[in-house]
Amino acid sequence: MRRYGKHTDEDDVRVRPNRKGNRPRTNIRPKHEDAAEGFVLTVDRGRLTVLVEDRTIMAMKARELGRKGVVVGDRVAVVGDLSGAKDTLARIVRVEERSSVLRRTADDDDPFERVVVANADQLAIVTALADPEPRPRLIDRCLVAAYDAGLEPLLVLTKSDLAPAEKLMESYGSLGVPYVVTNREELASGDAADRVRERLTGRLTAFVGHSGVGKTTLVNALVPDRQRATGHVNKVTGRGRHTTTSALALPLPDDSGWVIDTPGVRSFGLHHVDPARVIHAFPDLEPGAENCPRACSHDEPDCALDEWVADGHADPQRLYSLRRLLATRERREGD
Ligand SMILES: Nc1nc2c(ncn2[C@@H]2O[C@H](COP(=O)(O)OP(=O)(O)OP(=O)(O)O)[C@@H](O)[C@H]2O)c(=O)[nH]1
Ligand SMILES: [Zn+2]
Repeated sequence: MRRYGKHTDEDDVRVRPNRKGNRPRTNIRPKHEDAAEGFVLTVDRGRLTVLVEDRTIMAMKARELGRKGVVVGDRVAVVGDLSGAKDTLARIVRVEERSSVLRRTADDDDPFERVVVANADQLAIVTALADPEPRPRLIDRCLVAAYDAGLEPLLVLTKSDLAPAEKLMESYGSLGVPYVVTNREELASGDAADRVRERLTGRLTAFVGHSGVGKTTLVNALVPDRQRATGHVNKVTGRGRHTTTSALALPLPDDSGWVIDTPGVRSFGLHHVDPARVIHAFPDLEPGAENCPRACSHDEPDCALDEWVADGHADPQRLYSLRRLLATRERREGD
């Protein structure tokens, strides 16, 4: 897994050698050695629902965390009342290092980055084949976000009873993105869920999709316990129906992985995306970029990739696909 040092918002803690004996100079608080491990299931206006062993508890950030964000998927250390009893509130004193960070910018013109999900390994991009019509640019933008974050993308194409998948998949062939196709009949029989679940085993998968594509229907099929799982969260948060303003982590049956349902996305702001991280998902092209000018956009006259491909080192179609993806960083009307 790559680490994106300069992009993480992890506090950079360095332990300085201490010349004068054993007492550390800093006034760092005791390390909360008694803290329990927790996993953040959802966040609602500063209140976090955290799984500790098999209990769901409410917690808030300890003041010592400062402005550091805590998001769904985070592994945290919690102290205080961990009983999960009504009206109790534990404190999150530490956020463990993240293996990945899925971000979005609220808008391309708004450079403020929001972390959507921590520690995911896969991004399931749910798209209907019809009703609503697929939006290839939105798919491409989600792919860029996945590659930038170091997540493996998975295309989930729903409603194949309404339109075939072949035409849409033509433009993804050279990207080699894995995909699953589902339809109404297979949803009813359970085959759709089985097929998608095969791709989720042992992983933490964030699901994104435009409203109406069938994401909720699919997640409900994947997590038959959803009612119970969300009901449990509701009981703890004291709210009625779970409002999908935050992502929500749901366990797959038999501890076989996690699904993170996210609120319907209309777009994925890509202001934060670094072409150098995206090209990492193209190992066949990456060595060709070594001779690029500094901070090459890979879509400029001096880009070394043209020569690399012309010399037969890689398939021109791959370079075309990379450039198509990178171009989606520029927002167009309708995105
Ligand atoms: N024909 C067809 N309809 C489907 C399929 N999957 C879901 N639907 C329908 O599509 C509609 C939207 O499904 P939802 O699961 O609510 O979609 P969503 O993506 O969660 O949308 P939001 O809840 O708005 O975020 C519903 O009427 C579903 O019954 C499918 O495979 N085929
Ligand atoms: Zn270049």
